[in-house]
Amino acid sequence: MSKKYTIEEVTKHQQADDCWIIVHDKIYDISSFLNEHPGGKKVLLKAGGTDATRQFDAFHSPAVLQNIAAKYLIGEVGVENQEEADTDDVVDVNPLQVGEAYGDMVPFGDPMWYQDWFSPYYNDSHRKVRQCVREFVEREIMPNTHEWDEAKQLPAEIIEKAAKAGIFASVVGHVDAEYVPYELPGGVPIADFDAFHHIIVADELSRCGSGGVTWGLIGGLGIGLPPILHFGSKYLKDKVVRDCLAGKKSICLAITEPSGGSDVAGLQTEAKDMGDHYLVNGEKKWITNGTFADFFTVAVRTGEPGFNGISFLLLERSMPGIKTTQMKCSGVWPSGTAYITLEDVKVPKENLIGSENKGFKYIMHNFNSERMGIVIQANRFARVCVEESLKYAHKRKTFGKRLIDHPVIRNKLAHMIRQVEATHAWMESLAYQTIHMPAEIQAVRLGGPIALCKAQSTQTFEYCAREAAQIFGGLAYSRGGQGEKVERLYREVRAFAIPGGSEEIMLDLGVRQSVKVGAFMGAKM
Ligand code: HEM
Repeated sequence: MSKKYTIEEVTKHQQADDCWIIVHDKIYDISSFLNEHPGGKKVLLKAGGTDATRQFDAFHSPAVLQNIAAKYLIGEVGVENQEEADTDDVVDVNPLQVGEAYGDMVPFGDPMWYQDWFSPYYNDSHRKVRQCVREFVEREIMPNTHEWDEAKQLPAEIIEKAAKAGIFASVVGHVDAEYVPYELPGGVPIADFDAFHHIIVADELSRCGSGGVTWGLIGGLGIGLPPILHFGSKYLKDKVVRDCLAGKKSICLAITEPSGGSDVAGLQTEAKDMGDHYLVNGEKKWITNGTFADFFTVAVRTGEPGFNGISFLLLERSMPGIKTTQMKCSGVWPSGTAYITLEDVKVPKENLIGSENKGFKYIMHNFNSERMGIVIQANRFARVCVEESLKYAHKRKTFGKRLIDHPVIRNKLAHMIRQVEATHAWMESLAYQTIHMPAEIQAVRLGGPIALCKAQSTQTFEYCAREAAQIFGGLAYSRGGQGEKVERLYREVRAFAIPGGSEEIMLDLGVRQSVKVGAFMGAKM
């Protein structure tokens, strides 16, 4: 138990060589920090000996308490040896509460089912996963996100920790139990892990407000491993799956090329059949995790031009002729976005994933889950913008009123909220279909709506990042500090709106595909 001091005791420490402050009932001896304080020495001295919670909250993000102030913590406000009040018999009944509430209850800061609303989609096993991943993110990721983003890379330990927390095995779809190295979050058996557990993991991870961190952890894995899981030989699975899920190796998906992104059928990287091996030549661009990946799931041309001449090969970093260079992008910095050159890379025939010239089918198979992953992340990022804005609007005052008391700010928040909640509800409905609809017709029936929902989520994200940046003003124009998440997310919008099918392609495909399905179902149009 930490040492307790009365408020009177604290007031005695307000000199430059002996300066204490109270923040949220904790007492900090900041004498040795005065000269280092980025906000200046004088403001601290002025607050010396007092409860500075209000001023502290006005100028800092909560991470400052955890990351910097913790070193100066000496105790808490209270009276030594006083018995703790016995609160057991005080039953705090909130007459508005209808169900279990989870999280800090900032309105719309979490999905409605967290905030005690009823939902048909979730049960106790989902709640366990939520608790596990939330604790992991708050303990291991949140305090470091800004530092990792600035460093443009993740430390090796977090990869290992995420794997041990079962996060990697929970974001790649179905995996045979023999390849799963660690228990899944919440101890949920692999056979019971459904689309809603998956949503929770990706959504909770995204609370860190950094696409660079989520992609640095699961960006390559979530799209690079599934082609092997679904179509790879036992040889390839044995080589790759367990090590990637254990965080010992990493994998990425390399489809996009300098000359074309969403136009997959036009890809040019060539794999020439040399009898016992393929000879691969070409370039890949904007490859998430490509900078540090050990394995590359690469789309190559093995046959005729167009859709029917594409195959997937597994390339390994140890193969001569592979060069990766980290690209300078506007966002998602720690995710190691790479430009990759493949020059006369000899790839053994057993590294062919599935069958020759069936690659386009495999790419399509991947797309729906990749797009759902983007929807989950983009919408949580939009929600982070809502949450941050709501919190900030309660502390920042302009023209004598808090931002939240200005109708123009409430109007901004309202438009952000309605889009986030609509997107979330659509995303959940789509996830429910993936559980119940026969797998073989999902690509056709869900392809259109998922494409539209992807565009919906990234436009929501873009809208919310913009509005949050306006609410935060100058704080969202500088990196770090209170506007840290908003500034970063604003830079990261394009990383979600362009890959996995650009908004333009998604909107067009969504309508075309849905019209085709409608016609097939006998729609009278
Ligand atoms: C343990 C106590 C404190 C610590 C560890 C601390 C740390 C920091 C840090 C790291 C920054 C840079 C901005 C950021 O990262 O958020 C900062 C800025 C600042 N701090 Fe503190 N601080 C403390 C207490 C206070 C108090 C009590 C006040 C006011 C009475 C204050 C006023 C400011 C101001 C005005 C800025 C500049 C904000 C800006 O750039 O917009 N700080 N502080």
